[in-house]
Amino acid sequence: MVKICCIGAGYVGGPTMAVIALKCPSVEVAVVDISVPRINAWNSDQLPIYEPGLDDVVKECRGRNLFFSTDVEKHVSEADIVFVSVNTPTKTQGLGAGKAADLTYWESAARVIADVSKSNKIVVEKSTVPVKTAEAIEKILTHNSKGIKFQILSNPEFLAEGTAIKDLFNPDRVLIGGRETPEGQKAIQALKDVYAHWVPEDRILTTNLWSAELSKLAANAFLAQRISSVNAMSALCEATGANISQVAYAVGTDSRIGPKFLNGSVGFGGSCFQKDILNLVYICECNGLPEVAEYWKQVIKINDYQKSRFVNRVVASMFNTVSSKKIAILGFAFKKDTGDTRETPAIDVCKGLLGDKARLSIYDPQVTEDQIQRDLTMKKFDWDHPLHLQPMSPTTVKQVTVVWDAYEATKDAHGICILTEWDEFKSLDYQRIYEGMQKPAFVFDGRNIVDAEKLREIGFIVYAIGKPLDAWLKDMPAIA
Ligand SMILES: NC(=O)c1ccc[n+]([C@@H]2O[C@H](COP(=O)([O-])OP(=O)(O)OC[C@H]3O[C@@H](n4cnc5c(N)ncnc54)[C@H](O)[C@@H]3O)[C@@H](O)[C@H]2O)c1
Ligand SMILES: O=c1ccn([C@@H]2O[C@H](COP(=O)(O)OP(=O)(O)O[C@H]3O[C@H](CO)[C@@H](O)[C@H](O)[C@H]3O)[C@@H](O)[C@H]2O)c(=O)[nH]1
Repeated sequence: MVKICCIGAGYVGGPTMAVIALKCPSVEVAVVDISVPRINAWNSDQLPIYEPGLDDVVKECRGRNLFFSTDVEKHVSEADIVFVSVNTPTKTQGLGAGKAADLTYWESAARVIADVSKSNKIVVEKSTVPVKTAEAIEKILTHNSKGIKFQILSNPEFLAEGTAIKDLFNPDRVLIGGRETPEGQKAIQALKDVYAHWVPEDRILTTNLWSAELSKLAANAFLAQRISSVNAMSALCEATGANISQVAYAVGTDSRIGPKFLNGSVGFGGSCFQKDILNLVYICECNGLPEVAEYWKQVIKINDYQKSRFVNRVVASMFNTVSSKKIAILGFAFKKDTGDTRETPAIDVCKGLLGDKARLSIYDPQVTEDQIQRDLTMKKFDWDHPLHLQPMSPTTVKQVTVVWDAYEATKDAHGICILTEWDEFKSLDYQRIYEGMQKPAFVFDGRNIVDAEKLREIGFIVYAIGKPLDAWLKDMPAIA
């Protein structure tokens, strides 16, 4: 029986290994982590992450051929294939701070593999890493002087949160990069055999190591660039009376461009896009390509601009001050169908409004008060470290309350900011909400999910990203 071990039981390691276990009953899969609470949660009824469909997959395999454990050494030493799916945060200190990937966790995982291995192994990079990481890892592994042979493969993950199980069941492609030697090709084939249990052969792409590593960064850069492109257009739409949904539709019907991933928004969030582009920018700079670095940096600059533009719209619309005004925040997760708040645009928007002394009442169906308070007090990039190494939240932001109901959040509020596209926000009773609010009552739709015309009929003043402006907003001072 092939034995797989995955180091890192997070958003990627957990779901990916659960699906491998489901689809390959003949393979034994152990997912290991240094975080005791995380492993305890994987072994309980309350899984550590919310992902549609995940519960069913885990329930079917756990205890059969899927195991979660903190005994990293035992499972690594027994495995034929070791996936490494640990955090690769942005460095906060020293060389490359604010841009380069921090490979501390990766390196410590590699050292454990080197130390405890007693047989040959295939080591698979699942984490998103800088190009050429495989070379560094190879050096750590082959310096063990025990005569054990390691083959390194790059097998980046392309799943998106909220649709992880769907993406894993039916991936656009699985990418495997390896050495162009007979041993490298043999290792590629061994990993291909695992995926071939459910992924059609023509969707399993094989490349050299560096192409696989770079393709992951490139794919995220292209995706994020689409959002920044559409968001840049949304600002121009507001200035000209064009409608971003109509423009995106017209542009996306060109088959060379395609209709997906063109939704104007308050900005992209999530643990990957910003981190991976910063990483790409750093790699370009290190390779003497400042123009290329500058090009990709612009994707992040537009994203930051979009978030601050949104805050400015809110403040400018409400007579240039939100001091002591209650603002309801509907949605805090970085997208719907996840409880993940890493780099969510809600953090920047909330911080911007708090900077103008607003009082915030936040509701998200999947995010806890503790998480929101931690996010609003945590330093940039601290979120991307293993849970037990993250700072606790000793101070709470007093102007913030977190409630478990959208009606409660909006009661007596002056304005509502919709920051996550949760389906339930589309069908709220906005008439009831309007009646309970201060007047004039504002809705700022950062996700373009409400029917602005209907809300205007009720009496709301509505701002929606990239849509023709309400007469009220047109008269407000110019914003940047
Ligand atoms: N989240 C996503 O949607 C996504 C998608 C594709 C790729 N990625 C990449 O996958 C990697 C993991 O991302 P994630 O979202 O799963 O992170 P995560 O923080 O959810 O999980 C990482 C886990 O690794 C554990 N860990 C760290 N060092 C360890 C060690 N030495 N030994 C054992 N366990 C260790 C941590 O405790 C943590 O539970 C990152 O490189 C990320 O960029 C993420
Ligand atoms: O048209 C769009 C599409 C997305 N978003 C936002 O972009 C962010 C990222 O969304 P999405 O890409 O769906 O989620 P992630 O889980 O961050 O997945 C991305 O990042 C992962 C980690 O690397 C990759 O594996 C995935 O392929 C890639 O889509 C979210 O804030 C979305 O709200 C928009 O604003 N407009």
